[in-house]
Amino acid sequence: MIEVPFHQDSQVVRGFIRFSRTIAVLMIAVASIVLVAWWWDARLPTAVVPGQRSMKVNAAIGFALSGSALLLSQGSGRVRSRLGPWLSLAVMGIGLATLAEYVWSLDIGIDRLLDDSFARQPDPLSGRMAELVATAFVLLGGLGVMVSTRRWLYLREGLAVVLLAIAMTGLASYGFALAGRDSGPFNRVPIYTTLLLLLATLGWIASTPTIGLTRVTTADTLGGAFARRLLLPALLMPVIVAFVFEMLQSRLGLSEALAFSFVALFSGGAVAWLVWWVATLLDKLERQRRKSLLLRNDADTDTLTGLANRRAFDDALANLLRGQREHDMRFSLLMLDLDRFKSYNDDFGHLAGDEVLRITGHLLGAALRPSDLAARYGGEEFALLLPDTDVTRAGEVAARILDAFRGFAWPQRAVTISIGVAQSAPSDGSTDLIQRADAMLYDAKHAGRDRVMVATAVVSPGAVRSGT
Ligand SMILES: Nc1nc2c(ncn2[C@@H]2O[C@H](COP(=O)(O)OP(=O)(O)OP(=O)(O)O)[C@@H](O)[C@H]2O)c(=O)[nH]1
Repeated sequence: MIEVPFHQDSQVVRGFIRFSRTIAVLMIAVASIVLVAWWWDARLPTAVVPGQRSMKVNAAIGFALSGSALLLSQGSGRVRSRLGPWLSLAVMGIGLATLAEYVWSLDIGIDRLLDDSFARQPDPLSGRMAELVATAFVLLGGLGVMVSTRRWLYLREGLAVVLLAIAMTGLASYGFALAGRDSGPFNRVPIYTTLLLLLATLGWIASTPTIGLTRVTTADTLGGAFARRLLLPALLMPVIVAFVFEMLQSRLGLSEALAFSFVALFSGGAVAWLVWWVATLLDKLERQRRKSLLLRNDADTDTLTGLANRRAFDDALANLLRGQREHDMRFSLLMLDLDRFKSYNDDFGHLAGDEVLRITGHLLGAALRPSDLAARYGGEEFALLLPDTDVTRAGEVAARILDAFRGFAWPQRAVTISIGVAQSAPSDGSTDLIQRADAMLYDAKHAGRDRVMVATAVVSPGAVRSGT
């Protein structure tokens, strides 16, 4: 079971792990085919991709070892975690030994790695890969050791980038090789070795999708969406551009200047296409964001009064209580209830009652600061949250609301409201505070309605009460 950290897209993370395993199996499979083919008949490996050089014996062994190490790095258990790094060290060893043969003209038997059957090969260097590939194997082995042991993150990312650069340059110069031209140090590197090197590097990078370079690529954020869409085309562009350039010259016989102009046009167009693609994606995501914002607003709003609904009130109260606990930020709660609303409904009808509720929404909204929250708590009961407000100030706000109700020209007959006020206390949970404000509201009703009752002390039972 893969543990997917917060903000990572679990499906993409699993996809990366699957990709990594597939690459490991592919490396082992290709390496095995090449080894069997070398053993069977020296001409076979060259026949796999006609016109191509063959993958060398030690390169095939290196890929088989690195692929096995990659598979082991994904599993758990002591043996697996111990064996993996050793296999990668062996990959490094093969690369280093080959380089040593080149540099010091040594013969440490790297050309005859398996047994004498390889001596039958017409290619005198059947076992020895090119210098560049040997260098790449040293890096690939190092990458494997660091990934398997979960060490030196930055160094291993650096190795991966160098490896990618080698493999991508190899692919880019394939166009030259195709045209039979000298492609520099890649002239002696078979295309499928380069391709496998690229995939092996990607496989190792993808094996730890939630850290390092790949973290952004697997994130469930906007950055993640961009990276997933744009990284591959951006990486492939130089390869394609080099390829197109070569094809234009060699196949269509265009002059270098003309081929260059076409390639410049082509790359400009490709960049423009990438920009357009990003813009389309941004546009789509922004539309979705606005839509979900609207839906969220709808979900938080009471349709009749336009005030916040009970759900939004509960969220806001929980936030304020957290602020109180963590930063000692006091706030006050007002519970309000229309007086004798049942008889208003009975006398003038439900629709007239609805109109009163709508007007109440306007009056409460007008009485508050932008940071305050007015909510319909249920039926004809309302709640106001006043952040950073002590009980004295909250009492003043409540008195202002009473005045606003008294002074309003109501359509049928005067409507009044009763209010209970309480201030938050450090030990409060949401029900404690609501109960204190409710108790004050109850007192206001019993004292004759159209008034405010304030809990002047914040300890609940036996609190000192005062009427306004
Ligand atoms: N028109 C209308 N009436 C509502 C709505 N929600 C609740 N009510 C009514 O509000 C009334 C509340 O009545 P009571 O709880 O008895 O309280 P009251 O008549 O206001 O009396 P006091 O609160 O003691 O002053 C009920 O008649 C409900 O039907 C609504 O959305 N629209």
